[in-house]
Amino acid sequence: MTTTATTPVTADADAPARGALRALLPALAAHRAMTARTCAAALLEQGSLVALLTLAAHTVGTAVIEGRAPSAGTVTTLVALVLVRALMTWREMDLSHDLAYRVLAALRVRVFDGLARSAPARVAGRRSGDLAATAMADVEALEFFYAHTTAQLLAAGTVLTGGSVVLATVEPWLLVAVLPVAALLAAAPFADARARTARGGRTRGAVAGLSADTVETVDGLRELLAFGALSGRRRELAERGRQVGAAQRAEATWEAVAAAVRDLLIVAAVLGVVAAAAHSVTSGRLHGAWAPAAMALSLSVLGPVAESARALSQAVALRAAASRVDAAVRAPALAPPPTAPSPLPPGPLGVLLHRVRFDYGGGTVLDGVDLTVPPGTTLALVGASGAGKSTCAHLLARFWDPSAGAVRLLPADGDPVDLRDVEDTELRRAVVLVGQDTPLFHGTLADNLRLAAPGADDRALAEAARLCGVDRIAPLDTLVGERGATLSGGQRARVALARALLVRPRVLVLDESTAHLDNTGDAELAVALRQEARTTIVIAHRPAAMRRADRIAVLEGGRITEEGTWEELTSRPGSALNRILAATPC
Ligand SMILES: Nc1ncnc2c1ncn2[C@@H]1O[C@H](COP(=O)(O)OP(=O)(O)OP(=O)(O)O)[C@@H](O)[C@H]1O
Repeated sequence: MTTTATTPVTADADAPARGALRALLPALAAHRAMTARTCAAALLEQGSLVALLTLAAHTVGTAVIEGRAPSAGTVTTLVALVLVRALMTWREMDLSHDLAYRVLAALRVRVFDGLARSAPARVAGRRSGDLAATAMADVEALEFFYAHTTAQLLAAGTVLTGGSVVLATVEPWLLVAVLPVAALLAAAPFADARARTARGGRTRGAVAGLSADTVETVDGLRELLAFGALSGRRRELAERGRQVGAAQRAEATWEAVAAAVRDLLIVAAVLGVVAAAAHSVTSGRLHGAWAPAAMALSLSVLGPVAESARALSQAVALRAAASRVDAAVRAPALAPPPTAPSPLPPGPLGVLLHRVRFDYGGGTVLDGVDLTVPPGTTLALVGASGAGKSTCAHLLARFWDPSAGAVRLLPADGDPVDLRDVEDTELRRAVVLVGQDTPLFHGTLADNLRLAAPGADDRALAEAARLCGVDRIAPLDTLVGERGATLSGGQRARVALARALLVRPRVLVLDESTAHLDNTGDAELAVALRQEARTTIVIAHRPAAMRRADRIAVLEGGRITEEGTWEELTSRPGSALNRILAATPC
């Protein structure tokens, strides 16, 4: 019983979804109280300025026209408004950034969860730097959206509405001068939204490309140096940097044009307001002493609208980043969790592949694989390069699900259990895959061994290390460097195997795990593996490893074409195994 967990809803960076920014809003739901406080602070910040400017203008108006000095109450109110404005400017910035950083922290975890759900199948086709750009740069770019748009837009809308009601009551002509400009300011960011989104998309794409190239260059520095290819790579990186610069410059140029247009609209509003006020005073509808206050109110409600228009125009350019983040967050699980998990029975487990078909979206790789590995036995899976052996291993670890057929665990007693029905944690304890190039993590040897079994005690750790010869590499508290860079390939293989043994899996899948070891090391590890009864599937090119297995299965043309013991298959002239052995370099 399986289910598809989520559905992808967004497009890639080249075609950001129209609703990409809206899709960011639900992230605020987890911080409702803080969002409300931020909105309230933004409203008080903007409202206090409008009130301050209006009251100050009124004070000046009555002083000049009527010769009345401001009362103590007016002066106190003005001082109070100045203090409120200053306090709320600080509070709004503090709260909005706090809110944004909390949302971004949660978003980074959700992006990571999305990558984990897709890994390694979907991420296999993407570049690490591109993924890093989504997880870091794209998420970081959204800080602007969360810190500078949502609360400010709501506050600006409220201030404009409140101001409009007052203006409509005092002098409707002032409202006529203000509202069209406010509408144009609000609409301006969307006037060229498509082009703005595309420009933002080009910047995000260029940044992701630069990130991908940089990560790949750092990873491959040794090879680039060895082949004298550093200067070529340097040129490519410089070109990438130039592309990022050009994309950012195009955005900045158009942003400057938008700023000039906003300024023009504000100037038009000032002229309109002055004309409307003059008309109202001369026609006797507005007392001259009130005219400065009415003009100040008209223009000050436009301030937050203009500021929000600037923020919105920048936010529209973030659609591409929002799309990339949203796509990562909503990535559907390629191996969805079971809706009704079946517990695995205790005791040894074998493996059963039943008519398994699989492709990576291109040609068929596995075309009806039938294979049974009884509990407690060792099977060597053999085949030419590209035959699909690793694909079988990945299906056994449930990195992918087969497109047809089933992969099942086979208890000694009882019904086989489909991998799709096993809860992930239980599956990870039962089946462990060790690959050829298992990367280690920055930390000590012991940290790396404990990765799969954090609760393992020191005795178990020492035993696994001893069995696989890890204790002969260095003391277990030795740092191994990033990806285990301070160890040799063979030493890394020993750590990877010891790590797997520490889990005490019931099914162990070894995908050319000892390829980096010499023959002695390979034989040594084979002895270590025999210490416990378990089902083992070995993908191997070495005849010695094939020979040690109870049975050998040959994978050819997407199917198992031959199965038997070493003696049976090698004694058969023209057998597939003999052909493979003949083609294997000594
Ligand atoms: N992530 C992937 N995306 C697309 N195609 C893939 C992917 N991984 C493997 N393939 C293709 O699937 C086929 C089987 O690959 P697989 O790695 O399973 O072969 P293999 O038998 O393990 O080979 P080798 O002995 O060289 O490791 C190959 O043609 C390979 O190019």
